[in-house]
Amino acid sequence: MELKFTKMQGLGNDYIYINCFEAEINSPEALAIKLSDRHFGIGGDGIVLILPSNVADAKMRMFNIDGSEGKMCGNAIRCVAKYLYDYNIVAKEELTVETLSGIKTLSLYIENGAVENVMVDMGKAELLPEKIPVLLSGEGIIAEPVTIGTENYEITCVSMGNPHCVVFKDHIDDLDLPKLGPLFENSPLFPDRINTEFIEVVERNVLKMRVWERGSGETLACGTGACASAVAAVLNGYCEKNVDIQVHLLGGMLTIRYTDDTVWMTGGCAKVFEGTINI
Ligand SMILES: N[C@H](CCC[C@H](N)C(=O)O)C(=O)O
Repeated sequence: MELKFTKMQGLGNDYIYINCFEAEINSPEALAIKLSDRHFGIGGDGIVLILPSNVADAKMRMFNIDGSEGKMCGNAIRCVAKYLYDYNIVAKEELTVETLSGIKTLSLYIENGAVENVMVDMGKAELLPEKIPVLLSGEGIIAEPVTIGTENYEITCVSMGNPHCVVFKDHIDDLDLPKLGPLFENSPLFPDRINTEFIEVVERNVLKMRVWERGSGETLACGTGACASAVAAVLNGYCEKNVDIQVHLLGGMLTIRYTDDTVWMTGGCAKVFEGTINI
């Protein structure tokens, strides 16, 4: 079967997008593993299905490189908005996308008839341990000392619909993420596994971030991770609420604003190429 796809990226967090208004995908988990392979497939951090919705302008499902389904994806949802507008599926500059973490509202910034930047209402940050989930007790996990592998860390846990563990450290460029990442991802503390962000505080309201993603490994950027990290930085006193926080990732910069009502994320999105593949 010949399958049409569009390769898109948000800050280098690249996914293979499939228009399921047209195509039906029966086993997305296996397809994610096959298409994400950077040598034998198209190559990407996973796949994203764009589907019709009864409650929003469209529905999004995202699958990691290992085939596991993520409940929310910040970089991808901006690309989904771009896809819907640029391919004239939804001709609106404010649209809604249904995800496994609820319906998100997005505002599009259009240049020369195409979407360049998108602001997303990412919803409330969840801090209750049982809602992350993380097997620690308390009202919230903030700078909690734990042992991962053989090392001691202070972790702050936040859910943006998907689970995040944030660690503040200096010199994050020197971290051996291929070694550290899986220790966090597969720690018994996290029953659903975990996305882990390592954050260097550059100055007040300016963060530098690396991320080891559940199911995909180190990526160049993680939108939900940047939101979780900005929330964690406010909770730890490094950043302020209700102001723009700059999060610098390997693939570029996201602007995050943490308010009492929600977390706002603004960033870029781009189409790389489109094509067809026999599956
Ligand atoms: N890259 C995505 C997050 C993927 C999360 C996924 N790894 C999971 O939760 O399983 C982002 O931009 O938010």
